[in-house]
Amino acid sequence: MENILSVKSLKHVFSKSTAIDNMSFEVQRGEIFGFLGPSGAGKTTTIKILTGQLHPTSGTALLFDVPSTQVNQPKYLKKFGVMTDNSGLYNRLSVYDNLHLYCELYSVENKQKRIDEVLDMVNLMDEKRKVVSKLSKGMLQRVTLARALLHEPELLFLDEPTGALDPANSRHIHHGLQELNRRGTTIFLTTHDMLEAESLCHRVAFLNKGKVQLLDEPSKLRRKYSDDTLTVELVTGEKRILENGPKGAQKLYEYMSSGQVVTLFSNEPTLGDIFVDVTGRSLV
Ligand SMILES: Nc1ncnc2c1ncn2[C@@H]1O[C@H](COP(=O)(O)OP(=O)(O)OP(=O)(O)O)[C@@H](O)[C@H]1O
Repeated sequence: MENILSVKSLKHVFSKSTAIDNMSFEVQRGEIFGFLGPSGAGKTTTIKILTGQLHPTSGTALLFDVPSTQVNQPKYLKKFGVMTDNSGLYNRLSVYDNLHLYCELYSVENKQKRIDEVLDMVNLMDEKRKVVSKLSKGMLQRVTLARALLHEPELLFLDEPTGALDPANSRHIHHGLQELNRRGTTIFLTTHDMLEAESLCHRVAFLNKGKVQLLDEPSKLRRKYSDDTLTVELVTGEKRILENGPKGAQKLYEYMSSGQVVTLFSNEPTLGDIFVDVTGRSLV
């Protein structure tokens, strides 16, 4: 599998505090990669380094085999998109005019068609002619996302893409991102929303105090940290924990053959549980 992004021994120090500490990981072309960590873990600093907005103190990050310190050159800018909370939108212009300006900057073809496509994807068609200064925080976040998508980048960086959104809009954006990914865009997203990570990401990295502490597929992590038990809820309202083995199977057979089982579920931990287990910290 080809790596689109490769980070080696990356470190960043702000005056005296270390924000990124000896970080190494790779992102494969075509995946949705989740970068999970609590506030202050170093997520935004990492995105800033990867997109050339900040130079690391030491170590390297390569995007498309190019050092991150050089990706701000025009020939590379078209290959990736970034959505962070510093929106950089023109407040006095409409949503459409902002996106149109960006299309010109990035030489996007069929501008009107493309603008409509991205507005549909972020559920903002009705706000197309609205002035940006009159948008809500969630709408602003969606315009910023639309702008990052306009030029159909190969690699998309999203810093908490649904942080300010209600559940319906989050779902809409998730579907849009999955569709974009199916069409070939690699997505690197930061979040502290575990459910978002579980539903969207092919692999997740747990970030704590500037270090990557764990990296794998969500389902593999859940299995690895599972205690291998099942819970059975009985008609009496009681819950019984059963081991995954002959004794558990015998018990389950007894409960089921006498019609006592209401529901049965696995006791796999959530990504949030695993994060607490590994780092001793909660994600929020
Ligand atoms: N410009 C800066 N100057 C000094 N310290 C900074 C600066 N930017 C970030 N930091 C520090 O670096 C560390 C990592 O911050 P960063 O913004 O990368 O975290 P984060 O994981 O994105 O947090 P959040 O989820 O709250 O956005 C924090 O301790 C933060 O205080």
